[in-house]
Amino acid sequence: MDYFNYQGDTLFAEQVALSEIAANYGTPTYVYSKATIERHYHAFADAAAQHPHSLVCYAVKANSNLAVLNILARLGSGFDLVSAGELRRVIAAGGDPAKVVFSGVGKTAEEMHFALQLGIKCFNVESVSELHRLQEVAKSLNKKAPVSLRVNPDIDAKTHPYISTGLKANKFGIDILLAAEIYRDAKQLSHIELVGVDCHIGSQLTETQPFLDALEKLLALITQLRADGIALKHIDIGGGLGVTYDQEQPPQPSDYIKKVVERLKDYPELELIMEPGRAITANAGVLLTKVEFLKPGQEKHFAIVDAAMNDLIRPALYSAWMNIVPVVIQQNLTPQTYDVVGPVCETGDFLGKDRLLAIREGDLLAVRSAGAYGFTMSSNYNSRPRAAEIMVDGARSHLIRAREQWQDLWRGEQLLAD
Ligand SMILES: Cc1ncc(COP(=O)(O)O)c(C=O)c1O
Ligand SMILES: N[C@@H](CCCC[NH3+])C(=O)O
Repeated sequence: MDYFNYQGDTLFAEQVALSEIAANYGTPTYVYSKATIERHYHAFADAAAQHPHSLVCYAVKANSNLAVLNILARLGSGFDLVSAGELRRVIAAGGDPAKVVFSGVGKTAEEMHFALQLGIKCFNVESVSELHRLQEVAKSLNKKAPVSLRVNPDIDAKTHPYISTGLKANKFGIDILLAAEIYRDAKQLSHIELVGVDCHIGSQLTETQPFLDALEKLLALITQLRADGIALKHIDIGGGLGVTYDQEQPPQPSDYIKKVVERLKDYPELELIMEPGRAITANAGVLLTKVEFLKPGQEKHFAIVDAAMNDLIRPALYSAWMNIVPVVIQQNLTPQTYDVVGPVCETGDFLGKDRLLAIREGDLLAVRSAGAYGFTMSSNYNSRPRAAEIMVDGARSHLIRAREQWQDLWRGEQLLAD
């Protein structure tokens, strides 16, 4: 079931017409569906609940708007994060630090200090140097830091090379072949408590097998560690489940998690942690944009819209294909093929290429599946204020982030004194 549906000729988010949102809040604007976020969270959490202990830790980087985090926190979600900024967002949104896992290859001492004081669930440690820094910070606070090593299982996630993270050639995690020895050394550290093991092999995976292969490697490590007297409490399988942008047919979250739970039957004492990001928010959002100009050309026709690569960088960065649909279907227009491009001064500033659309200047378009890695990756390039964000809940729409004002563009900047 899709909460973004046409009613008559008009595209709705739940029970609100996107044309009404554009009229009320302007464009470009991100629009999210609360019911979709909730449904996707439940798909993971309910399937995982078949295991004795489990926790969904939503990956904050996918969409970190406070309202999004608050919806998830109310459902009982934990959070996977990669910076003190994300941790502060989680706290501001009412999230529970005891359900936070902290990933990332470059945690600063200040970030460790802040997270330790808050009492987070664990640090997903990605290198030996990080482990030693954490030991020092924990010692200075007279606390024990809960640690899960993020291992790199050297598995091909079969996704875009820029978003593959579990290969030896990637910067992430600790080589799984070295992990047992590092756990043994870590056990000697006075202010480290070994609580788990973690991996995250990439994003937008459309097959279950690489996840299951990684799971096997993690379980083998857990067994080996047990023999060494190190009993871990949890296994964190990361995020990475793909969504449908075009023709992809990724596994349903419930089917994927069911397989994991099945495999963990012999490990009832292990808590199962998941870190889904995209699978929860991508298809819960669209980017609403207006056609400014139609520009015919010899080789190409361009639809120049008011959203650009600074608002949604995925097409420019990964050549990602995202569906672009009219908000109001124009029955009487002949469709034409357009490159849908923004006003930014870069050739790479496109949202979609060669799209068959029946549109006029002034019409609205919706870029689908933009709820994850959309707003969070946006910037002010070309001094463009960042878009507004709206949450639809049934028949109501709520402004959850105001469009940036002109002054926001130079906040914190100073002229030189004479
Ligand atoms: C450590 C970690 N966990 C979870 C995620 C979430 O990934 P996804 O949005 O693909 O589920 C990411 C991003 O890829 C990540 O780096
Ligand atoms: N930002 C990427 C995914 C990377 C995930 C971060 N580890 C995307 O839009 O597809």
